[in-house]
Amino acid sequence: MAMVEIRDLQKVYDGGFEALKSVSLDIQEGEILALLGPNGAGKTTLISAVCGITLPTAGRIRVGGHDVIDDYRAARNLVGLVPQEINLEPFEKVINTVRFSRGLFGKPRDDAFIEQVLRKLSLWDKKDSPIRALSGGMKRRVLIAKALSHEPRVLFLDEPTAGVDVELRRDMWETVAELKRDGVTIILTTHYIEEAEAIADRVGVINRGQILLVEEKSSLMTRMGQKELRVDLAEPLTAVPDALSEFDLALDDGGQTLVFAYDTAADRSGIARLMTALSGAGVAVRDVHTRQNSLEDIFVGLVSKQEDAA
Ligand SMILES: Nc1ncnc2c1ncn2[C@@H]1O[C@H](COP(=O)(O)OP(=O)(O)OP(=O)(O)O)[C@@H](O)[C@H]1O
Repeated sequence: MAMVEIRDLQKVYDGGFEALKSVSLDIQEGEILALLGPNGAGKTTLISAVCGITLPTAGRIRVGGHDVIDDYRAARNLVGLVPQEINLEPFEKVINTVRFSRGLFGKPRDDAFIEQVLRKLSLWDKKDSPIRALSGGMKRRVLIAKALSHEPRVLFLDEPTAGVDVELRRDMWETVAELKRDGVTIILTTHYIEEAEAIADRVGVINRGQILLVEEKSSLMTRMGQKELRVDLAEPLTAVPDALSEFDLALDDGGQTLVFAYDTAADRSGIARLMTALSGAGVAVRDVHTRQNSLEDIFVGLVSKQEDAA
């Protein structure tokens, strides 16, 4: 059973805006899923629906097998949410803020657990500081501590590193990796492709309220490992010559360019053999250049394809 099950989720806001269009997604226990999407894609709406903050227009969501509407309390108890906005009480001490969050979930006071959470987030020596005395990065950590205070099994992080400096971003990634080691299921939204590359097990791309792709990061990385050699021809071709059929070739630019896809991880790319074969087949070459696919290309390509179709 998936830890989070989202089926045909639709959200139409008052005023008629359709922020989610039939989203279905399964999130497995213990995985880190990064949801990548531009501004306004529907990421926060999706998270809010799972956390029971936004009421879906249609569809069904289960967390740990509990329906988020019919069985709200059981589902909500399993979920921790780190919101995008910093919404902390400035004069409250760090430790009280975190204790209070635990209490809101009806959990008995457990100072040993709160200490463990604060230590994990390097907040223990700040436990008696008022929130307003903390740096922005530390405040974000307090948001995570609050979200973890009631021992959730699933943690949603809504753009955890927006506006955070590079060093702190790396710290945050390490924290997320540690939570995963503790068995917490993590869903984070981000604009940063490098963030998805750094920590996710799976990457989902969302745009205009639709999931365009969900794929293991490792298979995306394999695709990213694909490079293209583009061979500009002296004379255009109408078809790839039979003599070159052993190569993975396609024609582009109206037959003016031969595109050869090869794997950067392979021992031999086949480029030298291709060049020999081209000359053997009497195909004259004007220029060659290479192009690397990145996660960014895949992302931009998917999003722009959808924009074109709209
Ligand atoms: N309460 C609301 N009423 C009407 N429209 C809303 C409401 N909340 C969000 N929207 C719209 O729904 C769309 C999706 O918003 P959402 O906040 O889910 O996107 P997002 O992917 O989280 O974006 P960002 O990366 O900018 O946070 C946006 O066009 C937004 O303007």
